[in-house]
Amino acid sequence: MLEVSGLNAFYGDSHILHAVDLTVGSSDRVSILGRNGSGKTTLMKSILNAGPYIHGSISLDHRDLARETSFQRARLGLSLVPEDRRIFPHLTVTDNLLIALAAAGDRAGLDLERVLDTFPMLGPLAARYGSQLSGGQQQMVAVARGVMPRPRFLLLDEPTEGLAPVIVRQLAQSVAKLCNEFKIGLLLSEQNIWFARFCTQYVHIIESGRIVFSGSWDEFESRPDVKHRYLAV
Ligand SMILES: Nc1ncnc2c1ncn2[C@@H]1O[C@H](COP(=O)(O)OP(=O)(O)OP(=O)(O)O)[C@@H](O)[C@H]1O
Repeated sequence: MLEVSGLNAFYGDSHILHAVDLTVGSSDRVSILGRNGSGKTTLMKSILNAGPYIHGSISLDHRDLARETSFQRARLGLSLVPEDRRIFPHLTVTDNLLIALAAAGDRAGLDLERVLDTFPMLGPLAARYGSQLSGGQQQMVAVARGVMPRPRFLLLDEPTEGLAPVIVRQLAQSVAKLCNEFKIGLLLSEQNIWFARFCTQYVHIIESGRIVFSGSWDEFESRPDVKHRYLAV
């Protein structure tokens, strides 16, 4: 279980997250929806100890992560796919994926062929360099790389940003399949409601660094006022 409790996050004097509580059970799939600047990326980075200064607690299976570096958190089973993808441009697609096995530590990672099978677009690109990929192809590589160490929890930060609708659909199928097949818990930050609904069971809305709604997708659908107020749709 991934548990965030009373999380406050800061960049210098700027107080960005305010008393955020959030739980993702093992194999659960949870979305964080919110407008630009609402704090989604800050939350993801806080969980990986990758930037913001924080107060509050973050634990994995009741183990407090306060003293763990980003690398140690990755070894313990947290995998962040950042918004800006960070594909290695001078490595091939295959090597971009294999290098992520280093994050698995003593755990067994996933088999390269099985991951490539889950992203049909990537097979034919396996020998191509990161610098030669389109934005959609890069995003597929970033997500595939994120699952290679077989994390306990995959954290996807706005994976659909800038992608064509056909790529968004393919990505949704791959993410849902991987999480189901390998029992990977998912924390997804998104603005694309269709994608979030396809991939997750539960949704939180974040606004100005505060969680303002939490519920199932049915509960979300029954609250058009919430959708209108916080997501402007
Ligand atoms: N490195 C930083 N230093 C100072 N302020 C920052 C920094 N990064 C983000 N912020 C501020 O923190 C707030 C939350 O930003 P964050 O990137 O977490 O939001 P977001 O919901 O992920 O937005 P987006 O959908 O645009 O990516 C914003 O007001 C942003 O300007």
